[in-house]
Amino acid sequence: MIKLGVNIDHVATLRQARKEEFPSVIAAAASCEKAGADSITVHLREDRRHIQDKDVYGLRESLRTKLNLEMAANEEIVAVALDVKPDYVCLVPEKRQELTTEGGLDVAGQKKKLAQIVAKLKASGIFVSMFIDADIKQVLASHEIGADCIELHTGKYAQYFKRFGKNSKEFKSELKRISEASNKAVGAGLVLNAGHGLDYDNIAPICSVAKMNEFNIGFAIIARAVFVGIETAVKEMKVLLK
Ligand SMILES: CC(=O)[C@@H](O)[C@H](O)COP(=O)(O)O
Ligand SMILES: NCC(=O)COP(=O)(O)O
Repeated sequence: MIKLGVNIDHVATLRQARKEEFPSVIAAAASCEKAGADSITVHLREDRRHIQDKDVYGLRESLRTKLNLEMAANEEIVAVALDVKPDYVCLVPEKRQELTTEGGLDVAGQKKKLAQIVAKLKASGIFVSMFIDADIKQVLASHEIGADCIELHTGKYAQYFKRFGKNSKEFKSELKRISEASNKAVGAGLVLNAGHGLDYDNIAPICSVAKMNEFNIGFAIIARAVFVGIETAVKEMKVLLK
C-alpha cells in the first residue's frame, strides 16, 4: 500500500487569516495520525504565510509518525532544519509572489550549491528529498548530488486530469512521463514519492506507478475536512491508496 503524507499547511492558512492560536496545527497533525497518516508534511516558507517556526518545533515534539519539512534551499531555513532535525527534508523551489508551488526544483542547474546543503542535512541524520518535475535529467541530478529520495511534482498531472480528462492523450502522456521518471529514480536507488494537486478524483491513475512509496497530499484533504472533519477526510484518502 502506498503511504500517505498529509500536508497541513492550510490548517495554518486558516489560523493566520486572523493571526489566532486556533485551529491548532499540533491538534490537526494528531488527528491526521489517528486517522492513519504515515507522515506529516509542513512547508516552512520564507514569507511564513502559513506555517510558522513554532509549528515546526512543536510538531517535532508532538508527532508519533514522521515529520517532513518542505523548504527552500536557503541559509535561514537550512539553519532551522539543522536545529529542528525533522525526519525528512524536501527541498522545493519558492517564489514569493507564487500562489503555490509552480514547478519542480531545478536541481540540474544548481548541483554544487544543492550538494553542499544535502551533505549538511544528511550529516545531521535527515533523509533528503528533492521536489522535481518528472524529468529524467532532474532525477539523475538528484541522485548525483546525494539525495535519498525524489518527490515528483504532480501539478501538471492534476491540471491535465481536470482540463482534458483521464482518457485524453495529454493526461496519458503526462502519466507516461511520470512513470518513466519513476522507473529511472527507482533504478538509481532513490525512494519515490509524489505530490501537489492530488485529490480524491485524480489519485487512482497515479497509484498504478510502480514502486511509489508515498503521496504527499494537503490542499484537497484539508478542503474536504471543512465538511467531514479531518479524520474522515484522511481515512477517505487512505482507502483510495489501497
Ligand atoms: C511543494 C508542494 O507542492 C506543496 O507541498 C507546497 O507546500 C505547496 O505550497 P503551499 O502549501 O504554500 O500551497
Ligand atoms: N508536496 C506536495 C504536498 O505536500 C501537498 O501538496 P498539495 O496537496 O497541498 O497540493
